[in-house]
Amino acid sequence: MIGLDFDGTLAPIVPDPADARVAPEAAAALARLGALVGAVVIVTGRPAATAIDYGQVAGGPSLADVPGLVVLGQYGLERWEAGTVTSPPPPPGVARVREELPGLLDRLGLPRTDGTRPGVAVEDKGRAVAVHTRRAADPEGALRALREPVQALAARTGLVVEPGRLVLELRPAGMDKGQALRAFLDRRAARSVLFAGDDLGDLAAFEAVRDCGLPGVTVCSASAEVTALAELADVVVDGPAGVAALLSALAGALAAR
Ligand SMILES: O=P(O)(O)OC[C@H]1O[C@H](O[C@H]2O[C@H](CO)[C@@H](O)[C@H](O)[C@H]2O)[C@H](O)[C@@H](O)[C@@H]1O
Repeated sequence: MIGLDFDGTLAPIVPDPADARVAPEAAAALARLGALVGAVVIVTGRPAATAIDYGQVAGGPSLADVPGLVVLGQYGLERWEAGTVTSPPPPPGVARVREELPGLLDRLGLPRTDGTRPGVAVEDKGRAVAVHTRRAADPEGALRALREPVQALAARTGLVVEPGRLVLELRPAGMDKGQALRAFLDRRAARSVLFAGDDLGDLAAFEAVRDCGLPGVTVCSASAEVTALAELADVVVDGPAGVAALLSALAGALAAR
């Protein structure tokens, strides 16, 4: 079974989250692998349908063309399979975050980007809300300023904070990429597993690979922004281009057996 994160692993990191797209080489390799392995699953913080939308490739296979693909979105709360999304209702805390976040950003003196001027950006994912600082004038400083107030907002609204690459997400507790991957492996009676990721949220999936009792490989899509995964991974490759090359080599090797 092959498991993959989306942003920073299949899709290169870009300033605006709405501009992220799967690398065409990765989609093409996955389309081959889908026919050669037991299952391909994407486990992502994105809504499952967003990963599919951003996985469209002009003139080549898109993610939706990967045979048997399953997408576990919103850290495992949502599932996309064969064009259908299943998803629980949003927790009530998300509506309160939506209401309170603009005031919090104003009090902290953090302007929002309008696409041209620098600022923070709010990404509303329906079942979670993310505050991005990549486009702020001082991305690290804005992230530091946000940490405590966002933690307090999460506590007030019954949510948890998921830290990532220049982003803090407020999302429901009770699910993470490790639990999502473990459940998927069990349901599919997987015989081996490879999981590739780039960010802190992928550490739980790395742990799942290590604890599941199957032959497993963890792959870090390396970046200068997050170094914790590289220290723990079995294989380290150079970002999404390295992941695509690895998937392509794997597809070639499996096809030649
Ligand atoms: O689990 P993932 O698939 O890795 O998703 C994690 C979050 O990724 C996205 O944000 C990251 O990618 C953006 C686009 O490259 C980048 O601008 C941002 O700085 C990164 O943090 C996404 O926007 C979030 O919703 C995901 O949860």
